[in-house]
Amino acid sequence: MLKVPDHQVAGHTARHGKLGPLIDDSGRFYKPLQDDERGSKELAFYSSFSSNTRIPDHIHRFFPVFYGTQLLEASDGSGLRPHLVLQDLVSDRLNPSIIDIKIGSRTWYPQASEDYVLRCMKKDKETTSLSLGFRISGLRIYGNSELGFWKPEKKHVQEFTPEDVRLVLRKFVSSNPPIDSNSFPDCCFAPSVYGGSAGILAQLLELKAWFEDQTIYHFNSCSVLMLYEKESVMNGKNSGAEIKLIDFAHVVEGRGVIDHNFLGGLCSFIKFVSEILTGPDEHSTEACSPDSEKKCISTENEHPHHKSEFSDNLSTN
Ligand SMILES: O=P(O)(O)O[C@@H]1[C@@H](OP(=O)(O)O)[C@H](OP(=O)(O)O)[C@H](O)[C@H](OP(=O)(O)O)[C@H]1OP(=O)(O)O
Ligand SMILES: Nc1ncnc2c1ncn2[C@@H]1O[C@H](COP(=O)(O)OP(=O)(O)O)[C@@H](O)[C@H]1O
Repeated sequence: MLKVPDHQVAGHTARHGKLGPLIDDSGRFYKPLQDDERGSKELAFYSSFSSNTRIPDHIHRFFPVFYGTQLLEASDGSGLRPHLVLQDLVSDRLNPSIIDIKIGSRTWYPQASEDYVLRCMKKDKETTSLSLGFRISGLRIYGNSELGFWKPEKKHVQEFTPEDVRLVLRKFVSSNPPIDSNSFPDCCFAPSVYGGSAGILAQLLELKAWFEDQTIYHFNSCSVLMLYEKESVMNGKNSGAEIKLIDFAHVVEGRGVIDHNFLGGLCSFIKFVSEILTGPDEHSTEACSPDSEKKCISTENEHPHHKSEFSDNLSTN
């Protein structure tokens, strides 16, 4: 049975009779091929990438597994349409917190249409893309079982300033309620999510090392999807922290040239994550003992005014 993924945080959605991705119970994510060249470009990328022997194995793991294409009833009711069949990156997660980070100070590229370039330039200027080299495209951060997720509206996300971005990246790994503007995010979970030999920072650095070298593709307008499970960390289990690259509708050939745009944005994002791990005002050990982590989370329930700003999987985007 195909359904709309309630874990989706950005991009085109299949709600309200629109064309968007679908999932099933077998762990597959079906992304419809758009009519214009975006669909064919993304398919060409996945076909090329999955069979390219020049891509090291340890780099393949940063991409969703590609299972080919399948004709499916499109979510907008327009009938049968080819869909990319991809690994659903969150199918084995219970309540994952997710952020979609679009990398690059420019999302346009010389080969694109004039209209597309103009639209991209406007968005890049109005968001943090130009100033930081990346922007947050969408997110959902888990509060607790009662509050569900904090999932700010698309419009709000598009208005994020660099300071908002810094704050959201802290909230992502904090035990206090993500919506609470009075308490500074404690970053309790930063060491186990961002840090460590297998954490987000280590993964980003591994990806960066490949981008310092690879000249096969230019990843225009691609995103890093960053996810982990807060409940697992709280229960002393592995955080399941992971980064994956997604959205390849605008990938072009690198033709022997380093992808400076992606690399620059990635470095900037890495700096933000590193600063949370090493910043002087971060997680004090006392505030982040296992007991206080649980206490922080449960006190969310004592503030009913927070509740309305949470959405338990309800997407209005
Ligand atoms: O239509 P919109 O305004 O939602 O724009 C989409 C973008 O949403 P945004 O406004 O940047 O958050 C959307 O960005 P996200 O994936 O949401 O980051 C894409 O850029 C999409 O274009 P394409 O499919 O990559 O060519 C964009 O779609 P198109 O407008 O290019 O169809
Ligand atoms: N393979 C996947 N598994 C799980 N979620 C995905 C996957 N690919 C994309 N998503 C979700 O869908 C959103 C939009 O994906 P994207 O490929 O950027 O679509 P669009 O081309 O419409 O922008 C992402 O922000 C993410 O939440």
